[in-house]
Amino acid sequence: MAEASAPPIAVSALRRELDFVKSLLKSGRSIEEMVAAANAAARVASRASFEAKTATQKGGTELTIRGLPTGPDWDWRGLKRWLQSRGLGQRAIKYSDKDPESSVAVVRFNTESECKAAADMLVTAEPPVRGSSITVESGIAAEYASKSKKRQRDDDEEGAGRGAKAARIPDVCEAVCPWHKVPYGQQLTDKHARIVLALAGVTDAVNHRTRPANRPEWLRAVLARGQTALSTLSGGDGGGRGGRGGRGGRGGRGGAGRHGGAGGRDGGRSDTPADTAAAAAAAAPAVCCPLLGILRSPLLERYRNKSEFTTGLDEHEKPMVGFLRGAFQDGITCVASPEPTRHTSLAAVTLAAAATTYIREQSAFAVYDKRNKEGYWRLLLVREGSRKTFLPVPLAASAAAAGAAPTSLDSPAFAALDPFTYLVTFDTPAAVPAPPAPAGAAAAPEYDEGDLKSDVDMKEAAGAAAAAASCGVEAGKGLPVVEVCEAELRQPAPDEVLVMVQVNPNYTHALADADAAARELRQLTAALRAAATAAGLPLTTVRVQLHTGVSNAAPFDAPLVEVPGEAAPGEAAGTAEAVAAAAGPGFIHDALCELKFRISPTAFFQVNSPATCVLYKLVGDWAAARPKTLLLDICCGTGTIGLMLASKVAKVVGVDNVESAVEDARVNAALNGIGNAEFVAGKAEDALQSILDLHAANDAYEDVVAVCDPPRAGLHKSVLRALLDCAKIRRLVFVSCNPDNLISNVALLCVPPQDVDGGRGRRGGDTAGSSGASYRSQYGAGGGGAKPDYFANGSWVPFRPVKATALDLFPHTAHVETVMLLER
Ligand SMILES: C[S@@+](CC[C@H](N)C(=O)[O-])C[C@H]1O[C@@H](n2cnc3c(N)ncnc32)[C@H](O)[C@@H]1O
Repeated sequence: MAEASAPPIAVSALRRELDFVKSLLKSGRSIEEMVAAANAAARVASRASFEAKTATQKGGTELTIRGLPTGPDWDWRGLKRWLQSRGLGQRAIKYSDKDPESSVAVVRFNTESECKAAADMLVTAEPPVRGSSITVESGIAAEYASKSKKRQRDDDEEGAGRGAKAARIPDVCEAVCPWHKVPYGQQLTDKHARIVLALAGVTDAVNHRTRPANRPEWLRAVLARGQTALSTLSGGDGGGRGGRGGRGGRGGRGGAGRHGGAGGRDGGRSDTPADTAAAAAAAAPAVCCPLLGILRSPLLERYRNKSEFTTGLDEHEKPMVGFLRGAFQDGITCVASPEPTRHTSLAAVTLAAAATTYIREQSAFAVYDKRNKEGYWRLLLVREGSRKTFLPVPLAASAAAAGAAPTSLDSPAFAALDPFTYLVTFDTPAAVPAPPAPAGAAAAPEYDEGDLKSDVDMKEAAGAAAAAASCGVEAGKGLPVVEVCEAELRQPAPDEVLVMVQVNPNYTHALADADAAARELRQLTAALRAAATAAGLPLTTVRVQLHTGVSNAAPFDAPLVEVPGEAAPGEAAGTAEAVAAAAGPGFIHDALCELKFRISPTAFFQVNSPATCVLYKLVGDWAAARPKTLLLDICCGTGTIGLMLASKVAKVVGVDNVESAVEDARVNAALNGIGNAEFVAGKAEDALQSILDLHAANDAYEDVVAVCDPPRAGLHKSVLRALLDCAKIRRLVFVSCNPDNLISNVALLCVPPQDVDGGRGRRGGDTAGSSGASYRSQYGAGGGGAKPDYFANGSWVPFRPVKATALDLFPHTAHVETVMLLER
């Protein structure tokens, strides 16, 4: 596949960023200190902004003028001449003359009275261009006020480089897949670098918490390597890689990114790939365990099997079903078509367009506006399921071993794939993961009794960690990707499509006329069905979600109903059977690896199915479960991970807080003929201890392996404590879609019990109080006040980080998945 061309890198901005990072590293400051310094700076900035606003309210000396001419022939000089022609002498002008499309300027006057007189005059003045109109506001325009000079300069440079406009609403791609123009290799390089930083963050967090005498072997080894890196840095290698001192590396990067992207649904973080890669490269962070590499997504284009569209108004104030072009909290309410986004499927684009046309041209009901909580149409969810699947191991071996039916491999594209080419590696031989074992050796013990009993062999881990961290790169250039296969799977056409329409039942007109509301839903559904038929899409299920909350994020138990009065062809209209037949079963099915899964509208299911197969394969390998293993699938969703591994273990117990997902999991066990899996509906923090009490003590299970796949917020501390207290759990596979919470969760699993609470506030030689407080707020251990102390009086053996791999489940966005193996 041809890649979109890369945006030119703002080299000088990058250099400044690097210098900044290096200066922090040279100062030997810890993450906590850096965070504290950044927070202090933010407080000063916030105070300044508050004072500026107060001054503006009082009168102030600045005016914002909007509606000025644009184009290369008009800049601050033109504005100055125009002001002078009206007898106004200003003190300074802020005007982004690097952006020929900017029509906003801020003018500062010497005194408040001059400013007020100028405002009075300008509101009635003839504009610089006849026929146009200008507006005058007191104070600094938000787009200038919110930016530091440096940030503005960087933005101007980047903007000039990309030909982008400053201070405008991002386009839909920037909002929801902000890396859409970044070459895929560079995306992977950055995500890899981000996980390097997260692993270094674990080192830092555990080290910060642990008294020197209690440091586990793995930490001592990692720190010893960190000292070497520091001496490299102090040796004056100014142009090369920096090093990290005894405290390990930096944690996940905070702060706003400069890459663009307004953090829409999938936008999230938007640091430039080069920024993160450069920071990782400059820091040579002390990773807590080897990062084996990053696995690419087999699919790059239109890979999502689920799309959630907002209903709102587009830039022309017309109804649109699509993506918000930024964050509502930034004041952005404009919705755009999803068509240009690289990750939305064609099926979803087709159905969003049909809904848009219906709401625009036929509906008498308004789109929902969360500012006044009025309007009916809120959200359109499209989910797709396919019977085809992706096998991330050598095809022949997998098919033979799994006895997979030929129908699951019926795409010629799959047969042509060399699965090894999906492995993206960097040129660090020791960091390259071993290729999958051949078919006959698939069960070769990566993990045996010896492993369980032996002491930690740090030599091997430290050697691999050193190799992983010493990816020989030049600062600022990023990690050299050796191989990224651009061979492209085509997204198979869906075999089942589910639509869920979310509406506001409290909309005035819906409350006043229930028949009209039912009619609207029937007509929208008919429009969706017609579009699906025309496009050859099997739209098998339609549901309506009734939701009255302010934001579209509905609770999982929000009422889900069938379309009132809809009748399936051949059914007698008006009967409940006709409605049920038309509405479909209420779920779809998707195939992952060799299993089939039922998915309800609100149950979690990974959005990139081929990449998920790679993820689950890795989790399965690392779980190294055995016939007498009890496998815990914590945050199990529809039961995917546990069911994949069920045939290898004695029993699976899964837990998830979404009842419909747990119901799906139970059905999925039956669908796949699995009889040794049990699923519990409830919060893990409420249910896990009872699950362990009930099952883990059973002598039938020789060991307990836990797989944790929490939501972005991470695991509750009581879950971590329960895992630590269960001595039978000696192997834990942690799957995380949020590197920041990976750090905090894993750190708590790795700190010795005598330190997780007692070490609070202790840090060598610095402001122990504040760093302790910052640790407590981040990691929560032993918090003060009335909060329960989840880690008190422990005598557990802490886990040690063994290895990690990053996976790209979300191409063109900043999100990245990590799998980490912990043992004890
Ligand atoms: C990242 S998903 C993983 C799901 C599943 N492992 C999979 O791969 O499909 C996280 C899951 O955690 C569940 N969840 C969120 N908070 C939870 C809690 N407090 N206790 C248990 N499950 C929770 C969500 O419902 C969701 O299914």
